[in-house]
Amino acid sequence: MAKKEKEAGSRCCVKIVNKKDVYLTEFANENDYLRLKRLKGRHFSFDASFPDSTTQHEVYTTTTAELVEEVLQGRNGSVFCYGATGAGKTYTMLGTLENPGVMVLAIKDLFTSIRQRSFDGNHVVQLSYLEVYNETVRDLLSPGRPLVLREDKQGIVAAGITQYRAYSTDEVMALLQRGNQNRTTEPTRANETSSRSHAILQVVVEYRVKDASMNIFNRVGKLSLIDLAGSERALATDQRTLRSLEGANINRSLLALSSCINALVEGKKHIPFRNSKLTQLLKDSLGGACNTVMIANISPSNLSFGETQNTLHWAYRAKEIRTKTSDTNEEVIEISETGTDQAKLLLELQKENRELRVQLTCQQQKLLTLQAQSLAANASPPTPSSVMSLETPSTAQPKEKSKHRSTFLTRTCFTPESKNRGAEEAVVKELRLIVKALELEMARMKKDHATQLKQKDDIIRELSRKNEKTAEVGVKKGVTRASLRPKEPNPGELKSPSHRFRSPVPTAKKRSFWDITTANSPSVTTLHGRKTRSHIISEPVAAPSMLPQPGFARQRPDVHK
Ligand SMILES: Nc1ncnc2c1ncn2[C@@H]1O[C@H](COP(=O)(O)OP(=O)(O)OP(=O)(O)O)[C@@H](O)[C@H]1O
Repeated sequence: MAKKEKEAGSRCCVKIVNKKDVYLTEFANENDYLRLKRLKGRHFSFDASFPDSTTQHEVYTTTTAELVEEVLQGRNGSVFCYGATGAGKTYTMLGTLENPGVMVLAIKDLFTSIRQRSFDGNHVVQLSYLEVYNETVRDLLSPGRPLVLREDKQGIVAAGITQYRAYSTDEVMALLQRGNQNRTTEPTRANETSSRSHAILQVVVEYRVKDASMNIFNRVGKLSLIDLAGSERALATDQRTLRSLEGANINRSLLALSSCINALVEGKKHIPFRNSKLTQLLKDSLGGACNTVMIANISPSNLSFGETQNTLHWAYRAKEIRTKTSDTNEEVIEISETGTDQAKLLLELQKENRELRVQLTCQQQKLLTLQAQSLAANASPPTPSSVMSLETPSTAQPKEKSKHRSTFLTRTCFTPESKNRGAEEAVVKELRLIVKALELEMARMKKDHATQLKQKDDIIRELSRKNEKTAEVGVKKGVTRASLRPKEPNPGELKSPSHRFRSPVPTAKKRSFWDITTANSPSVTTLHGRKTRSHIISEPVAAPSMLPQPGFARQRPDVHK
């Protein structure tokens, strides 16, 4: 129960039983004397329910720890917090210095597991952090123009979002702090640093390993951690203010979310993911192959009964959604098999190439032999043996060769002139023709071989280049921002968790984990006309908003005072 709620004299209307069941009690109106003792209630059952004594670590281990393990196995996971303004969504996801939340614990866990597995493969961790504010998507790590959503093979992606390659928990923490300072917040009646945007942290883990037979396995798992903006109602008197626009857009996204949940539960063919940016971004988490956890945050105060009932209703509905089972390992094998196929093909081509070269050498030898025999024929009258050898060219035996040669020498130098010159000339002519034809044939074969060899060489070169590219993918993909990384003796090495946090700066405001180092950094007062967390921290203690505040469902008039 929040301090304000206690001060307003609220009673606890929520009871958690068996770590699963939630009993919600609706007390009768104080002025309704006849029904004063009447109690109405509702019961909801969930996979897990947490009473207020639960630690952040228990919430993390029950809801998210398993997903982190699955992400390392190459499956996608999403965790999102849903609930009314001030119900504790940001506390659950980010937490405080003393009690870090799901995002922090998940990242810490992820890096611990990676460190333990680093001996058997390469891990690349990439990070992006965005917010959806007034139906525009913004990069929280390098704020600038709104981003456009587009759909590709990996699902819905924000085009041009900064992907940081992270090496340690510390680095991720620094990035999160920075991103969180850029997040749009406003003081509301229920929460001084109320998040006016939906924030999505995406961590992509790529794992690459070579097995014994030198096959390369590549697994990619994506973890999305989502802190939704609070649900609330815009009042009629507040219609033209920026706050009402924010509220309307937040409600629009959440309404779209509830429509998607309804459609998914009812098994409809068309799921209206395109109705809002938020549902577009959650498409994978809700309707795709993904392990998804929804954390519903509620206040135990009876003053928030309506909001609580609403939240529990949607969480109960969402429980029925069945996401597709993802078997990323099969995809991984597919990818690696392609790699193996290419490697096999490369080996086969190299072997074939070698054989072709041997063949070419043999043919060249034959050609030389023929040329020599042709010379012999020119210089001397043919003998039956020399004609025989011309008709059946072969890689002649050394013995035969020497025999031919001696015959040739003997005949050139010592044989007396033949009487039948006309017949000899005719034979020489014939032999010349044969030699010429053979030479032509050899030239053609040589040309063919050269072309084949060139083609094979090209294929081999292409395959080698592809293999090299595949090996480099992890390195080229990320934008490394070395300046963000603390200088370490060995930057690739993962740090121990004891280096994780920096000293807190005392603040009288909400002690969000992410606000801790803000006082040290130059404060950004506004960003595109919005207030951000850094703005709130640099201001003196915020006065309560003068704007009419959206109320909880059953607001008592004295609560405003
Ligand atoms: N379980 C908890 N234990 C201690 N404090 C909590 C807990 N949950 C919430 N709080 C405190 O309640 C206040 C409101 O919580 P938080 O900002 O997380 O709400 P929210 O649901 O994110 O609200 P909004 O939707 O407006 O952003 C914070 O000061 C937070 O520290």
